[in-house]
Amino acid sequence: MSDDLLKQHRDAIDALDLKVLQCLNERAEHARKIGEIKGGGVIYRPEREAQVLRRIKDVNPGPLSGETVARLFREIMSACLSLEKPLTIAHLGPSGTFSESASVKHFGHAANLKPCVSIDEVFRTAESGDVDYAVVPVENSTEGAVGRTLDLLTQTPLQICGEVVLRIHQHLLRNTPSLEGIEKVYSHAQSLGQCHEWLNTHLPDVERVSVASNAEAARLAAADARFAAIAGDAAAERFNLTQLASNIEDEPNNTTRFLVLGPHDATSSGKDKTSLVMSAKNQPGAVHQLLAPLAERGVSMTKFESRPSRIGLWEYVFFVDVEGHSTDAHVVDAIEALKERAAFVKVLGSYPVAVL
Ligand SMILES: O=C(O)C(=O)C[C@]1(C(=O)O)C=C[C@@H](O)C=C1
Repeated sequence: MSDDLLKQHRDAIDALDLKVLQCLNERAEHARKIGEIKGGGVIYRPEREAQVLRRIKDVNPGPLSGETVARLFREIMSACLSLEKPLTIAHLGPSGTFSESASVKHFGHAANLKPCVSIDEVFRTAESGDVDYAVVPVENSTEGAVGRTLDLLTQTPLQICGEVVLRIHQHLLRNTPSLEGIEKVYSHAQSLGQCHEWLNTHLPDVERVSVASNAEAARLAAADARFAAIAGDAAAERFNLTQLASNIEDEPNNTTRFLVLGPHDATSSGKDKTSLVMSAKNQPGAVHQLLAPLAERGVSMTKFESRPSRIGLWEYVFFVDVEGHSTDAHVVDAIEALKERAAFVKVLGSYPVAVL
């Protein structure tokens, strides 16, 4: 390419950058005005954010991919929202966990993060109003449900207002670039489970030790060359560790789903989910009878999970996700019918299906 041609393209980029800059600030000005109209009301509007991101993906002509433009607009909205009111998000810490990555993926980099020591503390912090929203893991494609989150959901006054789906890549991390002489591998129990086969093949005789978080495992590995950790990119970066082996999760589509909790749920975005928890009366065929109103009204179930109720021996509660919003006529109808049949029903919230 000639120098002339290069200069022409760079001049064009310089001119476009000024336009982009002007558009960004005009957009931010509108967001600020919207903030004034909202007054002291709810600033974060998950349904509107989902609609903005879906539209951008739909109308995107390329060559940038839909995923890429959606990520860029995620950050633009994050910055615009912070002009209206900076948000603080509680998540399972310490810094470097997948919960932190999920929080950033959903709220963008302008949000302030508050790492908490346990899932219980994440709930407590959000319930006390110390933070605006919380992000908690709820299920992993390899390891299944996160029981503590499900248990706390049944009791909390918080509502689910969003979901985040995160691809989980696990790496073997150490502070020295060799697989020789590793005495222990630290990680969170879920992550050790996700890499079970890899560990059996590559480090069969090394002791596996579960700790409170992957970030804690990375911290231990950073402090002592005898130890390795299994953790993700964020922890590797934070503790400056070498990736001795990358993407060691047994299941190639290893994915964790997180819930966003807050004092309100979301209004309808046009493509939503509703989460419910209920218990069946203790009699034969009760679960089948309980769920029949959903099928009869054409409400699709996207998740069904049972959990001991912790009240009576061999009694269970059921976590059910359905397609649609709790204000959609057929969902309203189905919930009414469920209430007649179930011993207990709680609507945990309606929220947009994850876009990113
Ligand atoms: O539309 C709004 O309610 C806004 O506040 C604007 C905006 C945006 O930047 O598009 C910002 C924050 C909200 O969560 C949703 C959208």
